[in-house]
Amino acid sequence: MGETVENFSEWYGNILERAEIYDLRYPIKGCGVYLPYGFKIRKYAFEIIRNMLDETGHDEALFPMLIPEDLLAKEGEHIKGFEDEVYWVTHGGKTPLDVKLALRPTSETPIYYMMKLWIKVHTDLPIKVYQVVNTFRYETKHTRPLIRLREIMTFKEAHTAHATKEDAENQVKEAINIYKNFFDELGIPTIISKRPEWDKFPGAEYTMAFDTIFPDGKTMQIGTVHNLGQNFAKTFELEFETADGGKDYAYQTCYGISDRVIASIIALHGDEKGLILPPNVAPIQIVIIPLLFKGKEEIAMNKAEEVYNTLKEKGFRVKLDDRDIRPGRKFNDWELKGAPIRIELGPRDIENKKITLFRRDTGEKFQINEDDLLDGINNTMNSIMKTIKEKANERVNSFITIMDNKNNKNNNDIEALIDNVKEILAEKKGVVLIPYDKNLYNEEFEESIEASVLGITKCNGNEYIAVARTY
Ligand SMILES: Nc1ncnc2c1ncn2[C@@H]1O[C@H](COS(=O)(=O)NC(=O)[C@@H](N)CS)[C@@H](O)[C@H]1O
Repeated sequence: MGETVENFSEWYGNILERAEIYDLRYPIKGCGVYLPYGFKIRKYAFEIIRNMLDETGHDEALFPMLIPEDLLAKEGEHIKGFEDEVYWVTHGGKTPLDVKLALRPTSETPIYYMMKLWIKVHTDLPIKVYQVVNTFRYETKHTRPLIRLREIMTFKEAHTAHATKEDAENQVKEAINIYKNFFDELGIPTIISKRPEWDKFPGAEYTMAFDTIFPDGKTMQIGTVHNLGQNFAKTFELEFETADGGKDYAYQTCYGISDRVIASIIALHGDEKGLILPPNVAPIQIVIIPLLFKGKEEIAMNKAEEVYNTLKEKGFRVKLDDRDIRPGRKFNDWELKGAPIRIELGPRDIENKKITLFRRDTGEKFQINEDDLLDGINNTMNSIMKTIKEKANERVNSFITIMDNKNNKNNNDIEALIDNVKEILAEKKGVVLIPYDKNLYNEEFEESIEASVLGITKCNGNEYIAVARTY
């Protein structure tokens, strides 16, 4: 796959179309269409996060998309952060609306307005709700399919309210764990950092961010966890009676992911032939291709149907590709679409009670005994997931440069450090970890390196300032 910027973004745009994932020809910039194959990848990926949230005491709910202007503007920091990105609805038909309505850029304000009606006493807490909806942000930077959208079509936002500061802190830890497990399930390596004061979520006390590194060496923010403190609770008067009969404002958190999760699966695991999908999100996990030799078509088709039924019965997402085209065409199609396993069935194999498997991730082709079909498939699936993770970790780690304390003397000679960092970001790209030094942790330094300060990250027990070129 293209390792440099132009090949990567060309490869990425190309694959969305060729693998029939997404059609960006919709007549509004920053808006696009999930095609059925892409929609299934999205469905399976977000089933994983839904299950993780449901199993940790979250409840899925659904809030209106329209937000009255005065409600959106209630929390000063929040509206300041979003005022340039909000889409407004001003008319109902021909009738001008007396109150402008915002298309939700995110849902703190509608949700916390409702929480005020739900929270009276400490036993009403914690509340842990989430929704998977479309949100709207008038992005002025370069829009990109599934990466920087104006209609964010898969915005999973969780919002929580707690009786104590400690409970909210623990919720941030739980959310970070959930995202770690989620991205691990998808084989997406991430760097977790605490965003700098000047780049936190509008209205939050602090923001913890998950970044991954794309094949072009640029980082992509693919998830964020915000500790909102009592900022919104005070603005929305989320006041409750405490256990000891006093009064306090709720302590809140919120955490979000979006379509960038889908973009990351595509970008991190693909190769020049196309997608390489982790089995847990692959729309088709196993494709069966009967090799039809003259006069022996019957044998291959019958065995193919038998194998298909066995696998279907076991709950695999399996397809029998009986199209009347050359096997080689079928091989290419399914390698492009990233089906993890291909089964080839020819008369000779059938006679010898053998089955030929092909792994999309490594390109290995090997035979198993027909009687070992299910074990063979399960073992291969597990091995594929392991290999996909290892390869993605290798790729991402190759983009990380840790400047050791030797460079620390450079920290004092800031000019030399800046030149060093700029050179690494230009040549090797990726993320540079600079031993934490409070003199560097500011916007001037960020400007001088002509890149972004992702934040403070921990590595081998030390604190580093992580810097990178970002999407
Ligand atoms: N324009 C966009 N297109 C696609 N994904 C986006 C866009 N803007 C943000 N995201 C993704 O959405 C995640 C959450 O957005 S956010 O602004 O950081 N956080 C919130 O909105 C909070 N309410 C958490 S729910 C980000 O981490 C990023 O991965």
